[in-house]
Amino acid sequence: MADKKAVVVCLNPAIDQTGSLQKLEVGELNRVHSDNTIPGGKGVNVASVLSQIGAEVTLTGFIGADNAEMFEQMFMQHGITDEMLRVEGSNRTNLKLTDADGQLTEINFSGFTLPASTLDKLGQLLSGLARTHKTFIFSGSLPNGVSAIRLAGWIHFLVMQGKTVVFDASGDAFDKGVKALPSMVKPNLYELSGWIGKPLTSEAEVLQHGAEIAALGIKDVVVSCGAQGVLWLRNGEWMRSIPPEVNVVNSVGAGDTLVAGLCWGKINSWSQSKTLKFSTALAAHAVSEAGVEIPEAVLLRKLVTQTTVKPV
Ligand SMILES: O=P(O)(O)OC[C@H]1O[C@](O)(CO)[C@@H](O)[C@@H]1O
Repeated sequence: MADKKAVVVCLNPAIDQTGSLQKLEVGELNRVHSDNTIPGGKGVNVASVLSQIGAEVTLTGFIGADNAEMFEQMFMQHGITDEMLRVEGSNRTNLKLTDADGQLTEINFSGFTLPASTLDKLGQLLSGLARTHKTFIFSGSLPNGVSAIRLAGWIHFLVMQGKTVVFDASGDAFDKGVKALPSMVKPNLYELSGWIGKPLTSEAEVLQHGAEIAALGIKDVVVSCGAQGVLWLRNGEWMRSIPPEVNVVNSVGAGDTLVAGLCWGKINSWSQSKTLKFSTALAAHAVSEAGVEIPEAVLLRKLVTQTTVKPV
């Protein structure tokens, strides 16, 4: 019986405030016609999806004590074990603006500032969790006070103990984190282009730079390419998935849903193609609704059937 346990590390949760408007006019007054506010942040979303699929999820990291209730309710609803360290202050609110053409504009804030003493506490917590868990997922940006080097240190510590570490971040955090050699990384095109320091102009470039990441010593490099699907490099071979066409409502959290699906495949020791199909279908569904609720079984099966996977 596979061990269904996973630890998700979210260092910088966010409340996602989404507003829908006809057209975003930069520099003008914009009025939204509908809105919603939900608990989010990359690790929080991954934990939510993983627990809905059936994993036993422990969520750790940091959470601002002043507005933690919305998160706590969601953790309870999904049966997530809450090992988040409470820190002084509020979690950030990130703005997501969607327009009538389905275009998404995101404004992500930097989050709370952590004192150095809290970082040591997380290190101790991770080392305790490493005694009972083998799968760890680090997802999302760093709040003020957490250096990318510190993040890389946590990843390195777990890798050295033979843990499976899945890693999804951007900028300096991604750059330093990949050097700690996690088992799997999942940049999107924007993050990959940030890593190489220039725009990506063709798929050949995506494949080339993805291979450079793998050459550092990373077993699985997954690049999410939005509606174009997902590319996954393992053992020198690229595989591609093409998602079914869906009605785009809100793509916030789709990448996190993909990460959760990939982890679920790892937890269950599924083949690469089964994992890719499943996680792509799950992410396609996430795009078709606000939030990261998974579809009911019949719809999920349909989306999986409509997703194609083939070698590149
Ligand atoms: O930690 P970052 O990179 O600022 O991203 C946080 C944002 O990403 C999301 O997790 C979606 O991927 C949102 O819920 C959140 O607002």
